[in-house]
Amino acid sequence: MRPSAMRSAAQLLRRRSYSSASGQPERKVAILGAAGGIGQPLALLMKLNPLVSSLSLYDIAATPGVAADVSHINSPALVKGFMGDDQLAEALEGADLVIIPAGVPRKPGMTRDDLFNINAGIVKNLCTAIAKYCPNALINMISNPVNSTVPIAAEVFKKAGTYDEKKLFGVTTLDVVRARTFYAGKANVPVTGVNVPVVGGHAGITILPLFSQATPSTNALSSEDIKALTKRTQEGGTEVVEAKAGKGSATLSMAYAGAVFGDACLKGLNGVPDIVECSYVQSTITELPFFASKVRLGKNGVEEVLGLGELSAFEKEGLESLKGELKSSIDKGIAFANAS
Ligand SMILES: NC(=O)C1=CN([C@@H]2O[C@H](COP(=O)(O)OP(=O)(O)OC[C@H]3O[C@@H](n4cnc5c(N)ncnc54)[C@H](O)[C@@H]3O)[C@@H](O)[C@H]2O)C=CC1
Ligand SMILES: O=C([O-])CC(=O)C(=O)O
Repeated sequence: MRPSAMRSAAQLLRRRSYSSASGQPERKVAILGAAGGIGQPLALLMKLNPLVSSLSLYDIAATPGVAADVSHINSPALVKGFMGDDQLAEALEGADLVIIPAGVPRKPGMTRDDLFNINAGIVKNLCTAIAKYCPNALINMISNPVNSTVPIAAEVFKKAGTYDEKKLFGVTTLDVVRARTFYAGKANVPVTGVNVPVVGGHAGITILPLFSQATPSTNALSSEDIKALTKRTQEGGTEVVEAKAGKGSATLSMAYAGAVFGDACLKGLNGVPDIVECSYVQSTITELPFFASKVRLGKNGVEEVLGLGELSAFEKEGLESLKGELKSSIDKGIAFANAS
């Protein structure tokens, strides 16, 4: 191609990838599991996000209705529904961000790991398609057990030769959302200004909120209060599962958390500086290959995995006691992905 022709092709590509209305880069977001309890309100929230220009709603059932409904909202994102295996390729092609809440939720008495047998296969198949149709997309994994589904995704991408550890995220934002809410309530401070890092993983004791680093700091909480807040954050999912009494797990708060994290990923992609969120990612900050911690997001996904900072004695103890369970969940995911 002549240099002038190459220049105009490059200009055309640049023009194509920028929305004329907002000056923001055009971004396609795909939600897999979009007709579910999380998927529907998440679709609504992503439709409201001005950074989204194209919203692709995929599920094995019911997406035409969800897509028709959400598409009537007068915000810029163009909504399309896709249903079934035959339409998965089109749902994914060109996606910048794929959010995955596909799979079964818990019922009372179950652990997240009890979902492994069904959800591991679902995640594996979806990630196989992602590797083929949008290998450069950022992945936000919501499907449980997150401690295992993220390692499964990594193995699938490695096998396909598309793995980029900067682009794979386990969504642990709901733990942060809960920790903020519970802390604000107990410390009696306005919740809007509260932040609490949550590290480790996303199940029971692997969820480790760092209340010693909570902002604004307070002297109002006793060590008993901190223990109770930690337990409530770790058991937040179970609290909802029990309250829903067989009708699923957290959906609305999860959709909110998923939308917050998805928005942060899009801002990072668009070059907005200093976007920091907690997420479960490939990590070297402990001896475990995957670990949730604060992560700086950027144009390629993870820009920097931030360290744990100073921990209280109680948090140090929590960190040591979560490692065994987290390691076995990671190993289980890796073994599953490589066995089948
Ligand atoms: N990471 C987190 O903090 C949280 C994770 N979750 C997890 O999110 C997942 C979804 O939960 P809900 O939306 O409440 O469940 P749900 O059952 O209401 O919805 C799941 C959706 O996935 C769809 N689905 C099943 N197989 C699929 C496939 N192969 N491809 C595409 N879609 C498929 C179903 O048709 C359904 O519409 C569960 O695994 C749950 O444990 C839930 C809350 C918080
Ligand atoms: O508890 C569950 O099964 C769903 C979940 O991950 C949460 O709400 O944190």
